Amino acid sequence: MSALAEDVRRSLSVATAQAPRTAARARLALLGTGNVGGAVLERLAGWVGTPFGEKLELAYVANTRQSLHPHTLTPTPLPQTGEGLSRVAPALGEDGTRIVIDATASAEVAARHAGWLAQGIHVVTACKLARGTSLAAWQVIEAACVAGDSHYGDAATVGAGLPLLRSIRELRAGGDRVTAIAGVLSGSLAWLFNHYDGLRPFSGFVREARDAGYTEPDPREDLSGEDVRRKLLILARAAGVQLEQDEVEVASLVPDEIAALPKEEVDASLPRLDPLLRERYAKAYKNGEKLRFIARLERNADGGWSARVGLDALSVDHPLAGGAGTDNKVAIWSDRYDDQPLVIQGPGAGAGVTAAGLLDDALRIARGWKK
Ligand SMILES: NC(=O)C1=CN([C@@H]2O[C@H](COP(=O)(O)OP(=O)(O)OC[C@H]3O[C@@H](n4cnc5c(N)ncnc54)[C@H](OP(=O)(O)O)[C@@H]3O)[C@@H](O)[C@H]2O)C=CC1
Ligand SMILES: N[C@@H](CC=O)C(=O)O
Repeated sequence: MSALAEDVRRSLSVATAQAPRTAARARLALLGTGNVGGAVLERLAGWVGTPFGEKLELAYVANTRQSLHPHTLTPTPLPQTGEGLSRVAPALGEDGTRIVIDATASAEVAARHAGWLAQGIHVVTACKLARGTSLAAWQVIEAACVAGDSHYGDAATVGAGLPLLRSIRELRAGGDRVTAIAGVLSGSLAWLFNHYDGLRPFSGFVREARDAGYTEPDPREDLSGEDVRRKLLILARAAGVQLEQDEVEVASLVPDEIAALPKEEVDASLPRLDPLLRERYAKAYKNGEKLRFIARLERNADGGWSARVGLDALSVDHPLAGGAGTDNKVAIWSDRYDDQPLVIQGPGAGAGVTAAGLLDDALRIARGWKK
């Protein structure tokens, strides 16, 4: 039996997987069986025989290599990704509540979101590449939701499911305008700067964060600030600020010569980051400061917006300097929170919390998208 079939079998009792389809259950297609997708399978397995399990039925699972229908547990090799993706909608059937869960970091999968939404298939995603890139791509998703009367579950795209997007949307629904957002939006960078001590090489900590599943599949996405740029764009757009990608100023930690390398050569190049980070750390340490990778969105006096992302040295008692592990810490200012901001803090990376965020959205759709 293939690794994918073993994953699914370990995660779901065969009896449940072979149970007959019922209209009461929302059908799921899970794309990606890595850190996050694997944790989705585990959480679903824990729900077998519970009211949560009654709401959802896994109809299709795929990674880049194979696809599998849990009803038969027969894996099919996928020679080409594009071909695999065209199997997703048919596998979900024609009616009832159908949901694609995107647990990949694939631009090719993200490019399919709008098409699924437009045909009435809901999408729940941890991948930021559809709503966190160009404004045009964000607008296409919005329009597709309207056209297909479908929902886009994006809780896991920012803060790994922390109630950030939800809080911003609820503030707006209550009549507030968001005036500023500032905080730590990267779980891996939070973990790195909570652990880096200026003594052991920074590159070793990057490898640890990657092996723990906190970084993107290519850790340059985190270290360059690109992943944080995407999260800030998603938050800003949810707040009603229609920013373009190049309106976010990003100060990357990745030197050009590492940015240009093919992915397979990145690991060996990581020690080249060490002297740069040691210098930043030593300077901050001397001033009694902590390094934190901060994203900021602010309304300017002229009514425009400024957005920037980068490494800051903060005084130890600065409100954004606190937190531990992968904690994200985000302050939101709005009409009602104009003096003291609303602050949301908690783990911002990790397979378990992200999978929970994805399945929260899937359950919400299965229940009719009620709050
Ligand atoms: N890790 C975390 O803490 C968090 C991650 N996220 C997001 O979750 C997503 C997944 O992250 P993670 O699980 O860590 O990444 P992994 O690299 O562990 O897993 C990615 C999975 O996606 C699969 N995949 C890639 N392309 C395709 C495709 N075209 N069709 C089907 N499957 C595909 C891969 O297949 P194969 O196994 O064949 O390579 C792999 O199984 C990313 O977008 C990330 O930003 C969001 C919040 C937190
Ligand atoms: N790589 C990301 C994972 C979640 O989006 C991060 O470090 O925050």
